[in-house]
Amino acid sequence: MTTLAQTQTLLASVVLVAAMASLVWLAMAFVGRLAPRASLAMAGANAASALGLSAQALRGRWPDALAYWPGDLLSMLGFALLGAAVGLVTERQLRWRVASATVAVAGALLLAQPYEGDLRWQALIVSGASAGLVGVAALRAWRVLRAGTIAGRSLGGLTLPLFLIASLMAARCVEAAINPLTTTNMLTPNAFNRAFLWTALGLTLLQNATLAVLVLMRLIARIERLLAHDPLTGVLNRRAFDLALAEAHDALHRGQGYALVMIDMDRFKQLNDTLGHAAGDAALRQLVQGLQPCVREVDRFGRLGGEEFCVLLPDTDIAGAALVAERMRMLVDTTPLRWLEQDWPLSASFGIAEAERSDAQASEVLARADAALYRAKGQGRNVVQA
Ligand SMILES: Nc1nc2c(ncn2[C@@H]2O[C@H](COP(=O)(O)OP(=O)(O)OP(=O)(O)O)[C@@H](O)[C@H]2O)c(=O)[nH]1
Repeated sequence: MTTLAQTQTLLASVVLVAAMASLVWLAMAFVGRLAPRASLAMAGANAASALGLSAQALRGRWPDALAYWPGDLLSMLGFALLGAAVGLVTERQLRWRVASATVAVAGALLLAQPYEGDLRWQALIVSGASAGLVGVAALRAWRVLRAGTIAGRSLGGLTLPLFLIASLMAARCVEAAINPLTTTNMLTPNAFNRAFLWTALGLTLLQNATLAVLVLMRLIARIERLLAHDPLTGVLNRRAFDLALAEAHDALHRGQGYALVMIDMDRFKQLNDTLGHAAGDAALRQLVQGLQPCVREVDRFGRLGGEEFCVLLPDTDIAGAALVAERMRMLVDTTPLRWLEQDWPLSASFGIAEAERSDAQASEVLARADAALYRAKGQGRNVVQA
């Protein structure tokens, strides 16, 4: 047996949780400066749903002009903002056009219906639009997260609460069509409303926890990126390259070979001393950018230090590495550095080595590529040596 006091308490709890969550997200946006746009969208989503639900609870006590249409509009706005926050965290894009058009069309349809007697159409429009708004956002987020673009982990499961919210709203839509007189008012004491409000309470908590985890994952991803990459050129730093090399060497014992191309810019000190350190930095960035077309998705490009780089080529033998290195050498040689309206010729020397099964450690392969590079320098530079 469901009582009015029970549905009222449940609705008040959902409103309270949403209002508290709104304050926490505001603090995240302005004080913590954590994903500020997504945090603001979540603050707005929670505030709108708290206000929308409050308006529902006050129907009959507040003037109709405030409790009905604005309340329904706020509820839909809450779901639209939730979708926007999800997009901002997962895709880093504010997708607002479809969502605002949905809210505008649904709002206009609601205005066309008089809020009198049977509110079946209003309930259908609000819950249908809300289910669509969250469902589309959940689907988009799932596509991004299952590809593991955040921190390299598969986070597809994190979208489950969003799918549940969409399903809950769809269930309300169906129930409103079947039982219009009991479900159009959430406070009507019946089993469906009690289950709906309990689920809404759980999902409000879950949806905020999910977004908080997604923001955290984004931060972890950013920190991981900073830890693994060279800030000047954007390629892997020595630590990350050594890890990639160790992994490739483990795979060697499982039958997957690899080769290394070590690259060292020629007479770089002279460039630095003549044009300045900023020009040297620009030359390093140009070298890395210029060589990108020679590097496959599976290859690993790292900066070993100073003007020395190394490319790890999985499934490649010495002949393949020689081809790649020669293509790279020609590219560097034919692209001078443009600095203060003048061209400064660039070149680089290359040492290549193929991993052998007899190499106990990756450092042995690296040492052979280094020795080959040393020979290339000895031969007058701007050459490839094996
Ligand atoms: N601009 C800039 N210079 C760097 C950076 N890291 C190292 N260097 C400079 O790179 C130069 C390397 O000089 P050397 O090791 O003598 O090499 P090189 O002049 O290229 O001579 P060869 O390799 O024999 O052709 C030094 O002057 C370093 O200060 C950097 O991040 N930016």
